[in-house]
Amino acid sequence: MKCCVSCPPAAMRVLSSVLSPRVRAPLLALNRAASSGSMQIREPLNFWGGNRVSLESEIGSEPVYEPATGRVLCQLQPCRAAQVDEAVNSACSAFTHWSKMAGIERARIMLEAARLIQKRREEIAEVEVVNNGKSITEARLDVDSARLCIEYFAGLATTMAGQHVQLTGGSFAYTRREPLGVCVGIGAWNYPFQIAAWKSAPSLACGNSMVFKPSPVTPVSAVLLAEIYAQAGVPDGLFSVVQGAQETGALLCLHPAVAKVSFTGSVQTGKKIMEMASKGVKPVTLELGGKSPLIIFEDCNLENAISGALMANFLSQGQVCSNGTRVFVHRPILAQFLEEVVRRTEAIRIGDPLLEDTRMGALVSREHLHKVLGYVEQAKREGARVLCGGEAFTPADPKLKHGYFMTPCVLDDCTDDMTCVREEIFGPVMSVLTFDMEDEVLHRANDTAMGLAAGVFTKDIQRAHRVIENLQAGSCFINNYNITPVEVPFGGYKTSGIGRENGQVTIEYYSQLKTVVVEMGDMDSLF
Ligand SMILES: NC(=O)c1ccc[n+]([C@@H]2O[C@H](COP(=O)([O-])OP(=O)(O)OC[C@H]3O[C@@H](n4cnc5c(N)ncnc54)[C@H](O)[C@@H]3O)[C@@H](O)[C@H]2O)c1
Ligand SMILES: C[N+](C)(C)CCCC=O
Repeated sequence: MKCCVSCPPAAMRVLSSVLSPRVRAPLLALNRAASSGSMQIREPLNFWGGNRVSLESEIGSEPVYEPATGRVLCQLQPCRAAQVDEAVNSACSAFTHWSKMAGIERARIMLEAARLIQKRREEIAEVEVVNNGKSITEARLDVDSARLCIEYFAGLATTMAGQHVQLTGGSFAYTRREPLGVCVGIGAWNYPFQIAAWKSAPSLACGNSMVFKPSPVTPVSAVLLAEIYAQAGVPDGLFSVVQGAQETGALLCLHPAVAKVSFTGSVQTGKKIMEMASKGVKPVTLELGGKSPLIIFEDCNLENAISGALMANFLSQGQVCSNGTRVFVHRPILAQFLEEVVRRTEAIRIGDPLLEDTRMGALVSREHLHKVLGYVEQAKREGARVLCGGEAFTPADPKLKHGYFMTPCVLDDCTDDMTCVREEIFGPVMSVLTFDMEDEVLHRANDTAMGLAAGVFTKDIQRAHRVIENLQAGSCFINNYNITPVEVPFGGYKTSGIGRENGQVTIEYYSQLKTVVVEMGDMDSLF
C-alpha cells in the first residue's frame, strides 16, 4: 500500500454509514457460508462514532483474500490522516463519558458484549475462518477466548482501587488508579478477533477508549466486535476500527491525542512501534514473535508429550507466536518420539477449514505460504531431514485448488545453527533436536534473542520446576503447551515483548497511578 498521508482530505470525504448497529438486526451484512467460497462481504470495515464508515474514495484500496480459495473476499479501504483524526476524536469524546462511569457500570455493558459474542459465536467464527484460513474448530475456541477475556476484565473493572496512607499529624495520602485515555491497539493476522478482544477488554475495563487497527491481511472480524460493543451500550466512539497498513498504524502511534499503544506483531515492527511511541513518551505493550523451546525428557508421558509437540507446532497452521518450534527430545526416546509424531502429523486432515472434521486449513496468504515452503527448502540445504510434509498441498475439492495449503512438516537432524532453528518460520514446521543432559538443553534452549514461551514434559516435578526456573521465557508450560487461560498473564521476555496481556497485572498496563497528598494542618514553609 502506498503512503498517501498527504492526500488532501477533500479527496477522502468520509460518509457515515446508514447502518447503525443500534437499530439493525442482525448486524452482520454477509451471506452465511456453509463451506468455503461463498461468503460475500460488502459492508464497510471501518467503524467509528458508533457506525460503520464508508470512505468515498477508492484510492489505495487493496484486495482482501479468502486463504482457502484464493478468491478476493472484499476490498480494504485504508484510513488516512483525516479518518484517523476522526476516529481518535470520537474516541476522545467517548473517553470523557466512559472514564467517569463506575466500574460496575462499565462491567455491566462489557458483560452484555460478552453475551452478544456468545450469541453470535458461530457467525464470528465463520468470518474468522473465511478471512484467516484456520479451521472452524479453532476459530470457535478463539471466539470463546475473546468472550472469556471480556467477561474476566468486566469482573476486574470493579476492582480499580488505590491505597490510603496515613502521614504525620493526621495528614494522609491516597492513590487513585486512573485510566490513560485513548489507547491504540494494532493487531497481527493470526488471531484477528481474539487479539482485538485481548486488547480492548482490559483497556475498556480500566475506563479507556480504544482505536484498533487490524492487520490489512485479516481486516474483517474486528468490526464485528465494534458493532457488538456498540449494541451492548458503550458510548459512540469507545471502540473504533480503522483499517490500513503501516501508514495508518504510524499515524495512530504518532497521534498526539493517543496515550498508549498496544501492539501484537513481529519483533521487527515492534521495534518501530516502540520508537514511534517514544516520541510522545507513550507506554507500549508489545506482544511479539518467538522461537520457543519445548523440552521432552525421557521420563515423560510420551503420548502427552507428542500431543504437546503437535499442539505446539500445528495450531493455526503453525502461525502462532508462542509455538514451541524447537522440540528438544531426550536421546533415549528419540526414535519412539519421531515414529509417533510423524504418524500423527501425517494423519492431520487438511482441507476446507469450514468443515467440522478439518484439522488444518490454509496459510494466511500466498506470499506467506511461499515463505514457509522456502524455509523447508533451506532446512534441507542446511542438512535437516524431512520426515514428513513440507510441500504445497491441493485438496481434492476443486473450489480449493487456488488455496494456500501445505502439508505439516517434521524436520529431523536439526542443529542449533540452522536457519529453521534460529528464525521464526510461523508455519507448520517442527524442528526436532536431540539432547543428552539437562544443563546442556537449558543452555541451548536459552540461546536465542527471543523469549516468548517454553515448555517441559517430565514426570519429575523437581526437574520440571528447576527447568522452568532456568528458562528465559515469559509464558511457560509444564506437561502441556499453548493453553492461555485469560486469568493468567501472557507475554514474553527478551525481544519477544514488553508488558502482559490477560491476568490481573494487565490492569497496571492500561491505567496510571495518581498520588494525592492531603494536609490536615498548616503547611510548613522554608520561605
Ligand atoms: N506475542 C504475541 O502475543 C503475538 C501474537 C500474535 C502474533 N505475534 C507475532 O506477529 C507476527 C505475525 O504477524 P504480522 O505478520 O501481522 O506482523 P507485522 O509486524 O507484520 O504486523 C503487525 C501489525 O502491525 C502493522 N504495522 C506494520 N508495520 C507498521 C508500522 N511501521 N507502524 C505501525 N504499524 C505497522 C501491520 O499493519 C499489522 O497490523 C509474528 O512474528 C508473530 O509471532 C505475536
Ligand atoms: C491462544 N494461543 C494459541 C496460545 C495463541 C496466543 C496468541 C499468539 O499468537
